[in-house]
Amino acid sequence: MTAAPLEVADLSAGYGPTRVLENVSFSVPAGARLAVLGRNGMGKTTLLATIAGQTRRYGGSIRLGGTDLSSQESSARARSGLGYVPQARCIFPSLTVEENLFVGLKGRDRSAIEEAYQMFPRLKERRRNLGSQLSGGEQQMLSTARTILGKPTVLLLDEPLEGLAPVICEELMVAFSQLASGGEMTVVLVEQRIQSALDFADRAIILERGRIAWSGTPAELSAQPEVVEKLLGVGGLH
Ligand SMILES: Nc1ncnc2c1ncn2[C@@H]1O[C@H](COP(=O)(O)OP(=O)(O)OP(=O)(O)O)[C@@H](O)[C@H]1O
Repeated sequence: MTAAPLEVADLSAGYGPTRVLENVSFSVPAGARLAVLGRNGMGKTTLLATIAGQTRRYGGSIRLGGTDLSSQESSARARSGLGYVPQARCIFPSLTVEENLFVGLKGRDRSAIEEAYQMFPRLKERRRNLGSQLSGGEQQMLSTARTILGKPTVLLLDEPLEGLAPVICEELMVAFSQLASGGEMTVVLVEQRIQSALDFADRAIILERGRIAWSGTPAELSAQPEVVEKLLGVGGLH
């Protein structure tokens, strides 16, 4: 698989009658890494959920590798190459780690599970443990690994570091960088840990009440502390 570009144009979406996203447009070249930033409640999760086909879209389009996904069901989007790791870390608590990974194979040979273990050796150590017995970090690894086994060409990650210890965050960010550096995946990362997201990404957008209020490179954002303070509510980056 090679990474595919993601193009979002004039996207407006929400939940039932509640509009959250308004005319959001951006594109991510094949193999690039985009950080989506913003304070709580600004629409980051809604953006990823909309790309994945899990909200109500009012207008605009979503193209992956040139194919228009906008009217497809979420399962068809996944088959088209879209991988979505939601904030909720959806794993099956009563299945073992290995059984959870089988679910992600989607017809691939069982030997492909070794790819997941290479990426996250911790999962191999815990392969006979139930999902419910895993730590938050291990659940995140499992949730990510299961999605990766489907060989997505665009990967959406929603706050993967939430609630995790710094050492686990570092481990995850190294794994995400390895995934992105192979040129096999375009990655969109929503993250509250701004510095981790900027260290990872080559471009960033900031959402403010469902609209893109700023976009640029991590270096440009670091050089604009007034933007960081106004749109992200923090005193500066280091
Ligand atoms: N299922 C839903 N039904 C109605 N409104 C919702 C729903 N989910 C989110 N919202 C609203 O949509 C807006 C954007 O929420 P969203 O979760 O996308 O923001 P966010 O930037 O990801 O926030 P956070 O950083 O806290 O996760 C909020 O006002 C929220 O209350």
